Amino acid sequence: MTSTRITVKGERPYEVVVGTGVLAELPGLLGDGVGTVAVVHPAGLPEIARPVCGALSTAGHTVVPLPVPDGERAKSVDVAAELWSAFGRHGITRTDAVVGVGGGATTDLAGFVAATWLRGVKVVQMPTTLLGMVDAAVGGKTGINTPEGKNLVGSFHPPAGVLCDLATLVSVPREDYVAGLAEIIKGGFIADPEILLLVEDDPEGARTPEGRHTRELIERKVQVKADVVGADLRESGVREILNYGHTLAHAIERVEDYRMRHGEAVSIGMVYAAELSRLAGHAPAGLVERTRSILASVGLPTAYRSEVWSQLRDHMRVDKKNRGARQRFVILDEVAEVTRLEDPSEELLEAAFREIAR
Ligand SMILES: NC(=O)c1ccc[n+]([C@@H]2O[C@H](COP(=O)([O-])OP(=O)(O)OC[C@H]3O[C@@H](n4cnc5c(N)ncnc54)[C@H](O)[C@@H]3O)[C@@H](O)[C@H]2O)c1
Ligand SMILES: O=C(O)C(=O)C[C@@H](O)[C@H](O)[C@H](O)COP(=O)(O)O
Ligand SMILES: [Zn+2]
Repeated sequence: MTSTRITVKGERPYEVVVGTGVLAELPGLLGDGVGTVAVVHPAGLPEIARPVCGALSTAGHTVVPLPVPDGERAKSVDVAAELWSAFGRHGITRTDAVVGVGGGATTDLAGFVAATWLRGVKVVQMPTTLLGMVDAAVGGKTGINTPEGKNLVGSFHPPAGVLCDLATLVSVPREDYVAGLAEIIKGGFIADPEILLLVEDDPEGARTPEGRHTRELIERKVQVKADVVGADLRESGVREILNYGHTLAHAIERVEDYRMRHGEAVSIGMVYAAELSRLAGHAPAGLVERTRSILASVGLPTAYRSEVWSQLRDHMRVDKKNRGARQRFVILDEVAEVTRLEDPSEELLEAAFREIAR
């Protein structure tokens, strides 16, 4: 099947290329005039980085492979500092580039060091997980965690291109693959109802790279993200809708010390946001039911430990959507009808949590 190209508009438009066996597209996405390429990849996945380094070498680039810790452990200031040192040692200049190869954690880190080195060098993202392809690697939000919370340090730094080679998905562990479905389903609730219908039509298939609707699901979610970030890169308005479910999700990840997958936390966070939407008088009960049932149908969690509410509440206070002491939530009136809940009462926030607590 041929590759699909989805354009992300904005100051510097770029393409997200989706297809199988599309590595040959990498030099084209990097563009002319690039010398050395630093390839940031998880240390545990050399087999994924090797062909990328080979393709870059063949295209005439000097290649610097830079292995980083696996998954979320890569998103720390210590790892970022190690990469800055490596960039210095290898003499990375503004005519050089970074390629991030791996899951969303790796592309978040690679994007962040590219954004900050010399105040910004070119980055091409090569996501190798479902979540990376449909969300993390698209849109230019880069970042690392601090002890105080998730993604608290970062920058908006759009990539020069995103290459999604669907062949890489076959080795992704099933739990990590399914976690990516949470962000696809999020795209259905905030913008594209067809996504929900496709998952509901074949939930078992949605759990695998070989599913009947897999490619359409990926392309539809990339399109949702491209439309939103093309209109509002810096999250001054509409981009906030991509944060649906994330206020509680990030607090859960912090409480779990990042041992729960991001997509799993987003799944629970979406049920919470749906309950909040209902209890605030916005969404009908049917929307909450549909949220629970579609997430459960693909094997995602929909409830969370009841005893940690006060810890979660503390972490929710550092959410980026807050304005001073005013907490703000992305909620729904209906599928694809997104609004905001400003400064909800403590009682309302806790009542919604009781609905998802186990
Ligand atoms: N920047 C954004 O807009 C944005 C959007 C959504 C999520 N995120 C971030 O993305 C991260 C989650 O991404 P994720 O779900 O990809 O998790 P991840 O990066 O931790 O990857 C999950 C696991 O899969 C492994 N892996 C990656 N590719 C593989 C492959 N092809 N075969 C086998 N194993 C492979 C990884 O090494 C890791 O162990 C979180 O840090 C989240 O905050 C960022
Ligand atoms: O791209 C965005 O904007 C998003 O909010 C997408 C989210 O899925 C993603 O997890 C993002 O990293 C969260 O951003 P944050 O600013 O809340 O840290
Ligand atoms: Zn997310």
